Amino acid sequence: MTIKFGTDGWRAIMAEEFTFANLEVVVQAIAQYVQETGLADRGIVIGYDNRFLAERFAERSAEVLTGNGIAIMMPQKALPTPVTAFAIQHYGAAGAIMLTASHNPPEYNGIKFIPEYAGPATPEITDRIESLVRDMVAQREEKTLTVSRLRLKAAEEQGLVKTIDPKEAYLDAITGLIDFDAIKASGLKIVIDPMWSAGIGYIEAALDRSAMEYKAIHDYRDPLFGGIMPEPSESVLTELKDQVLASGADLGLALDGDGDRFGIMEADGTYINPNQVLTLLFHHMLTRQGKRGKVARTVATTHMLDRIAAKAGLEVEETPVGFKYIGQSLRDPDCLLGGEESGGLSIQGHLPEKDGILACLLMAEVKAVAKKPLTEILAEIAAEYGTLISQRLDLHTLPEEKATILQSLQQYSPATVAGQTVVKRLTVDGVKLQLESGAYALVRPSGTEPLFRLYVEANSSDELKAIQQDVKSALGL
Ligand SMILES: O=P(O)(O)OC[C@H]1O[C@H](O)[C@H](O)[C@@H](O)[C@@H]1O
Repeated sequence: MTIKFGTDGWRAIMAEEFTFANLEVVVQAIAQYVQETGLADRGIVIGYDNRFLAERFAERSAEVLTGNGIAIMMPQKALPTPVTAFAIQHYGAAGAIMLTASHNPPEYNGIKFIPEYAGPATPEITDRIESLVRDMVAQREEKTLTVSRLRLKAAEEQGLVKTIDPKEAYLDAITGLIDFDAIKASGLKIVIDPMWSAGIGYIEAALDRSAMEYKAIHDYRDPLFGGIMPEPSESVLTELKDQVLASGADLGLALDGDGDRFGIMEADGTYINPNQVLTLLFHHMLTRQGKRGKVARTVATTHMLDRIAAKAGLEVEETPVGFKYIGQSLRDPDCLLGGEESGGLSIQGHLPEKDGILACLLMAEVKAVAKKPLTEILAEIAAEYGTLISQRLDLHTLPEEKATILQSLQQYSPATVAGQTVVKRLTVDGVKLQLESGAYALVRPSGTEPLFRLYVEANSSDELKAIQQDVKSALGL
């Protein structure tokens, strides 16, 4: 059995590979890693989402950590990933274990480790944990592995268990980052769709604090996620759209399964994609909040951020895909905003971890302050900076084709694409070709799914289609 412990930790199907026995091995490896860091005395937070058996998996993780002499801090109900990360800072912990499979189908579960800086683990950290897991799996096969476990009752008696409830402190923290007065004054009618996730009750509680009215759907635990995936993308948010339209609401706000990603919908049912959300937010921070600072985006994220930054004389940091890189940029206090096309963002003064709750509330602020639809603000931005349309295609290939495509990709260095001269070829992550028109094409193998992603951003939909066509046929995708 191989347990791959990447950026988002380890995810697998419950009962098949995600078993109590395998979880114990992974947690034992994390316990050893935490001891190696010298921070073990600070204890570990255990967060979990709303999936099947979540509390039982959390309890088993607690038994292994305390069995290794590490104190644990555990809530009595599900915590969104950003709130688990916040709890690390709030309680001064050595890190956190988060039990979640994010937006994966209901039969999955997963575990990730968030280090003491409260953002995604860097590859160095996950590599070390993965190598410890490998050693322990081998030892288990040789029957030499000892997983230390302490029954929870005994751990409690030894003072190794602390029950935590970081919700109010988290809400206090984000209250300082969001203009709730403006949201309240706007009287916006909001529909919230936490998608049965660990994020249930957070946006609601933040709006309750401002005595605002809202309507929430899918706001109870359902380990089967209503038969859909807890993924806040346009094609999945059909019920939110119906509710926004039927109730005449001004805004729809959605979260993914562990509350770290967002889905935003305008009053007319238009889905505002993450690139547009980042554009709106960066523009708002500069023009309405009067802030200045650099912006960090992945290589696959909109260059509209570059155009806005260039005009304001600000720097852009371009990273490989993955919030683990954006999180590192956000640890620099000069970084105003960090985000990525796949729906993650955080801001200066907050955690270096993606936070869907914060993102949703910030979009309410943007709309409340501008007093106009987000689509209208986007049209104004386009009038000032030019139009940019982006689209990502997820291209499935046969396993036996992957190596050949990767090889062609390495050598892929055309002089022109769709009749445009290539002005720059970047290999930060996959191959990115920047064209003379300001458009770009990026092809990279996904790190989380068995497919290639083609990202194109162009000045018009015709240009976008022509670039997609050219790249796909050149690479046989
Ligand atoms: O495009 P991929 O390599 O599959 O990654 C897609 C996404 O996967 C995870 O959700 C990471 O947390 C994100 O940071 C990343 O953007």
